[in-house]
Amino acid sequence: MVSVAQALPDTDDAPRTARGARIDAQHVSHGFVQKQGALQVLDDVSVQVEPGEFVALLGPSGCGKSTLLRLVAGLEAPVQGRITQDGSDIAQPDPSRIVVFQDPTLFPWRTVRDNVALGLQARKVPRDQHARIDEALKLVGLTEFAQSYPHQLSGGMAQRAALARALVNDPQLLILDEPLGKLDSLTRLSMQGEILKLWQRAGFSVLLVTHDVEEALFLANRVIVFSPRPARVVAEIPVDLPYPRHRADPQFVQLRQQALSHLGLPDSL
Ligand SMILES: Nc1ncnc2c1ncn2[C@@H]1O[C@H](COP(=O)(O)OP(=O)(O)OP(=O)(O)O)[C@@H](O)[C@H]1O
Repeated sequence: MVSVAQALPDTDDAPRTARGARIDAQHVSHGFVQKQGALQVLDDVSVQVEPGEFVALLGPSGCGKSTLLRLVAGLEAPVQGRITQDGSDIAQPDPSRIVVFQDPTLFPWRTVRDNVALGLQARKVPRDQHARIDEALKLVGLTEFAQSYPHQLSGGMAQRAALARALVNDPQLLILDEPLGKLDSLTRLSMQGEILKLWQRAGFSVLLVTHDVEEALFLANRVIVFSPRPARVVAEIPVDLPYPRHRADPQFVQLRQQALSHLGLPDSL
């Protein structure tokens, strides 16, 4: 397997903090009570993310991927099993774990800069530390749009603003729930490259949910494939390819076929 250290580029002289969280979900089962009755969503799921690792979750629609992300974020507690961050139980949301959703959910009446500042303001971080906002805006290439309003941004720019809002909190785990799902395919490809650079530069761990097999293989050190609901882990695919990856690389194509076959899909897709 390509280690995270090997994966990082030598060309970037920006300091790397390497403070990625270790996440350990052990034998997690979860479900909901709906009008129709009990709905089991996760069935004995064990997933680990090593410090600085990029892990992608793939699985059929509705199988329970976002539910697992919500549990890791601390938004809900699992019915059974245990989820820890660096050995401590995850009991509630924490700024060290930041979720970026499909919808950037920026406040329309606040400028990009003020949207990015939200987390720091909520945590009453002193103003003299707000230089981080400008750093985060620079990292996502939005410096020139700091004073713009969300309606003045393209979809990709809005999602970059949402990423900056996450980065300003200096997360140890970035939880990405289909963050590029609503973008057109060209913007999506370029944002994949940007996410890769941000991860390589910052050293946080990433847990990504995506429906896109190629996106998972382009970005992740390891891809975990879930069964249809209730989700069980059906495969763990180490992606031992150096970055940047090439979709036409025969090994990439082979991994793609492997992932599709675990999903029960034909490899002609
Ligand atoms: N709060 C909730 N209350 C009741 N049912 C829920 C709740 N959250 C999720 N579910 C149900 O749990 C199942 C799994 O949902 P989840 O969003 O985790 O799936 P997913 O794999 O992320 O789906 P998709 O890929 O389509 O986004 C679905 O059937 C959904 O209706």
